[in-house]
Amino acid sequence: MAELGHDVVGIDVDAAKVASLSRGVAPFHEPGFDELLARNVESGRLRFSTDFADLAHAQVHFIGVGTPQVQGGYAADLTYVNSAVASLLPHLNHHVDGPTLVVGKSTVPVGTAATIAETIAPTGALLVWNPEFLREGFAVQDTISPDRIVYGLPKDPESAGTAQGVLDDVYKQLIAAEIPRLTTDYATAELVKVAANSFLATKISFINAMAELCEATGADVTQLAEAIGHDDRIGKKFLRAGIGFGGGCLPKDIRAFMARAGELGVDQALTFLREVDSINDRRRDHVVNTARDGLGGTFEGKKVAVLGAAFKPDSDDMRNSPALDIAARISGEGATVVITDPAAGPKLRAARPTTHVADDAYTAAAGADVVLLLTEWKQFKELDPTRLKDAVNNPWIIDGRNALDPTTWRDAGWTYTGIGRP
Ligand SMILES: NC(=O)C1=CN([C@@H]2O[C@H](COP(=O)(O)OP(=O)(O)OC[C@H]3O[C@@H](n4cnc5c(N)ncnc54)[C@H](O)[C@@H]3O)[C@@H](O)[C@H]2O)C=CC1
Ligand SMILES: O=C(O)[C@H]1O[C@H](OP(=O)(O)OP(=O)(O)OC[C@H]2O[C@@H](n3ccc(=O)[nH]c3=O)[C@H](O)[C@@H]2O)[C@H](O)[C@@H](O)[C@@H]1O
Repeated sequence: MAELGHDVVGIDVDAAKVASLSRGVAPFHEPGFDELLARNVESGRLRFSTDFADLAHAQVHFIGVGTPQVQGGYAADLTYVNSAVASLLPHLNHHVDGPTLVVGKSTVPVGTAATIAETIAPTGALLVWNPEFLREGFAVQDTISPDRIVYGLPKDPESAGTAQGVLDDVYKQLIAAEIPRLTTDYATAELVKVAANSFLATKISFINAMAELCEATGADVTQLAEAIGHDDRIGKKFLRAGIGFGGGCLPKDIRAFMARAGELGVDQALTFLREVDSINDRRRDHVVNTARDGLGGTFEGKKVAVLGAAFKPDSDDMRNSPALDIAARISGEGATVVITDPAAGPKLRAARPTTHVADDAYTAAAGADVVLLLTEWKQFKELDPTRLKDAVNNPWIIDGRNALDPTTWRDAGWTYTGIGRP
């Protein structure tokens, strides 16, 4: 937003994050982000604070706080959203030229926006629900050049027109660049977001289900994905079979969507998402079982190298990471597990001092009985199989992301096991 020329204050209750951001240091990994942050902090267009009073004179208030899964259930925890709205309330009627807008970006159960709109109504501020579609690691690119923008607007046409005008002004460069902008009611905008993530999760589980069939028949899921992907109606993207989806969003969003459908009495509409979730879990089991079987039925006394801790490359996010889950299960069964990850490694070491974290793949693989590639970082795709072979006890690699060329690795003397590949 600052890069688009706006005067921006970022508020967070986490003082350490605010301090770090104020120094121009991002508390997460995104290629190229630190430079952009530092440039805008230096220019004075971007400030950070823990004090809601610092946004009293802002005209537009974006809410992007977390909506994690509730402890012990599937539903979304709205504590943080409700608390942010409560903290905002006393500052909403201070504004200056023109109407004040609250803009919801967090991913929420359908119906949340209507409740927030009622809460803020006495202040005169208007609510727009403007779901966020960015991918971690590409947050800036996806913000400046999104596929589309969606505004969930108030029912009353006059309020809707006013709110749309203010937000159009915020996004004026994007609108000038002819990025599609769709206007809907609140419920549709909320549903667009969870529908999009559910579709993406379904695509991944679909191809992982095909991987199960390929494993049973000796077929190759990477060729299958390429062949079906040539059909434009299917498309090639999001058909990479592997250990499945993780992260802070897809898993919790499909579960919260199922929980909300249940509350609305239409749980049957989304029972397929339960299957999407199970297929996803089964891929993790598959890797653990394959490794155990290949090591003679037990992990006891074995050494396992795990390449990758983040839920995907170009991110240091380890929330619901398939890689970490697999590593933890194998370690729980008695193996010595050494993990390496170019961005998440230092965070993992700090958060879990008892976990063995190595600086690079060659060190992690020293003496390993099996190497598991679980996050397809560029650094791992470019590993030298001959050098890695010298480090290990047994040259066996399970490529949980189908990221390597099987022939190259086999030619270098490795036993190569992919996902859904012969
Ligand atoms: N991470 C992503 O790529 C995307 C996330 N989303 C959605 O955006 C929301 C946020 O996601 P993340 O950034 O991943 O979560 P996060 O948990 O990484 O960050 C949320 C931030 O909100 C702060 N916070 C909590 N309560 C607060 C309060 N009352 N006032 C001010 N700050 C508060 C937390 O300290 C934290 O820094 C979620 O609803 C998520 O589903 C949507 C699209 C992409
Ligand atoms: O709501 C959100 O938070 C975001 O969730 C995802 O973004 P993100 O979680 O950053 O990551 P993705 O690139 O979508 O990957 C998600 C997971 O799926 C896995 N994946 C992805 C693609 C694929 O073909 N196969 C596959 O297993 C990745 O390894 C990763 O674990 C969506 O892509 C974003 O559009 C959305 O805004």
